Amino acid sequence: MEKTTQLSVMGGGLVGCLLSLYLAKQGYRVDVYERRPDLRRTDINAGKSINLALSDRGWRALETIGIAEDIKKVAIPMYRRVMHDKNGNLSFQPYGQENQAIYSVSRGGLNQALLDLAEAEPGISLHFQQQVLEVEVVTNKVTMLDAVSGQEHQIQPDVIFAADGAFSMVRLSLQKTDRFNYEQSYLDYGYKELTIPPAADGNWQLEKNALHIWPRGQYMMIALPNIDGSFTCTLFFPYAGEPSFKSLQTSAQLEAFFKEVFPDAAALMPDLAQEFFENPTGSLVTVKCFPWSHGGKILLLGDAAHAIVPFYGQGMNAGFEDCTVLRGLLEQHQDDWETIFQTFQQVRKANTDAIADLAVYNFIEMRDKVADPRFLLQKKIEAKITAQYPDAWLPLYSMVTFSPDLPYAEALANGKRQEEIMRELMVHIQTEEDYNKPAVQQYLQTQLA
Ligand SMILES: Cc1cc2nc3c(=O)[nH]c(=O)nc-3n(C[C@H](O)[C@H](O)[C@H](O)COP(=O)(O)OP(=O)(O)OC[C@H]3O[C@@H](n4cnc5c(N)ncnc54)[C@H](O)[C@@H]3O)c2cc1C
Ligand SMILES: NC(=O)C1=CN([C@@H]2O[C@H](COP(=O)(O)OP(=O)(O)OC[C@H]3O[C@@H](n4cnc5c(N)ncnc54)[C@H](OP(=O)(O)O)[C@@H]3O)[C@@H](O)[C@H]2O)C=CC1
Ligand SMILES: Nc1ccccc1C(=O)C[C@H](N)C(=O)O
Repeated sequence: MEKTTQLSVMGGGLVGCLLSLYLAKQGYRVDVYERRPDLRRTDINAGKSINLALSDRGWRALETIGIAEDIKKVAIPMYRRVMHDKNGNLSFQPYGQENQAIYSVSRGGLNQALLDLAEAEPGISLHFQQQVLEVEVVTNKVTMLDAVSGQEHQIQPDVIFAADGAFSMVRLSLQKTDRFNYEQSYLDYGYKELTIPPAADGNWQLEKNALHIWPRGQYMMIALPNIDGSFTCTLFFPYAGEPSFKSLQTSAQLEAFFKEVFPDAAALMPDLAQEFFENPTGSLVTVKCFPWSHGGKILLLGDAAHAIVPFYGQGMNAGFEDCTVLRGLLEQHQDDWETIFQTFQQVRKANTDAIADLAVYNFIEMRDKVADPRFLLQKKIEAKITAQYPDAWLPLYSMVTFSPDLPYAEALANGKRQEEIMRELMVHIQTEEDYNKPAVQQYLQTQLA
């Protein structure tokens, strides 16, 4: 039965679209307001990040709206990290068990698929080029800017869902309310997207089914495959110092630098200088805030509630998981928005704080640790422990990435406990064979059996 409550979702990005589908399937009428033009009908980039790593939490959400199979057809499984050293030598680290992968998907493609589904849903109306300017939280009056006419107008939905991203305007309005906690922290690093085009025969110029990393201690470059045979590379680089975005000012400086530190990649980047100097430099921010709801009439979710740095490849996955949790609460509590929102934020906050912290940590792992042979040895030892004690040990990466039912906060807590055991164990281990040493086996037995 169609319900009369008027719901508005601010932001027609990844989370806003998915959420609107969940709401419509519960019988609500939903208006989605998106600041950008319809990306299916305009030649605009969906955003600065071209592709995204989709993993189990995200897949779970997509399965419930029946598009997981279609998306999988255009997603590229990445089974392992491939590390490139300064001489072009490669080393490898599998992400999980055989057949476990994270998937490279096009942000624009996924957003378009979700918009198509939303448009086909009778309960959903999509409004493009409508930008939220401000929300009057006492009355729920929203001031919108119509980008086509340049006119401001007001709407007054019963309930507002804010999925308007890391720089949410709805959140900005909530910041002015009493006892709203807010913190944001920027890294001293920015990111720049670059391209490795397909080979002349259309094929991928690096191993296709992998996420490539050029770890260089204080900075790094990564590359994820696209279905057209290209790779999107992202350079995570300091804003200032030596080397930095500031220190590389000319094409000659840039090319000399890339040839020295990323020689194998540089040889595959014909448009390096043009892209480097023309593409924007993105900033990297963590936003934590609370409460996420106001009077049972406004709810923040996705990046608007918890923007995290991209290094775990979990921001969208966490936003999709928000929708999964909210969907369960909608079924349980029907129109009782106050209860739904209170429960949602209580359940989610500790988990999104945990993935925010894990994401910052994963930068250090990716830019530095993966270049250390002892770190790679430790990962091999961990795989052996999992094989021997499958019920007592799962690597942290697998708990985050391949365990869609395990809350992030539990993954973090388990990971910390395992890290302590691992530290003690590695004192006795120099090679893979040392895993069978009696001291190692006895220690594991006391800790895990
Ligand atoms: C470089 C980079 C790489 C990333 N890689 C990954 C990855 O591999 N895996 C992963 O899971 N996550 C990744 N993320 C994170 C991911 O992009 C975000 O977590 C995800 O996009 C959040 O979705 P969202 O719908 O909440 O916000 P968004 O995708 O930002 O959508 C918000 C929407 O709201 C619209 N909007 C904004 N302001 C207004 C307004 N005032 N009025 C109306 N509409 C508005 C925007 O135009 C946009 O369409 C990455 C992020 C970055 C920056
Ligand atoms: N956690 C993080 O570090 C980051 C996360 N993201 C997330 O990635 C996704 C895609 O990003 P994308 O589509 O490229 O979005 P953009 O980075 O292009 O930004 C979208 C909106 O945020 C504004 N904005 C961008 N940077 C800043 C800033 N430093 N301070 C204040 N406002 C800013 C933009 O304003 P204007 O158009 O006027 O420039 C625009 O309104 C989104 O989910 C976003 O939430 C994006 C960047 C960083
Ligand atoms: N998508 C990303 C975007 C930026 C930085 C990292 C990622 C990752 O996915 C990293 C991957 N999870 C890893 O741990 O190797």
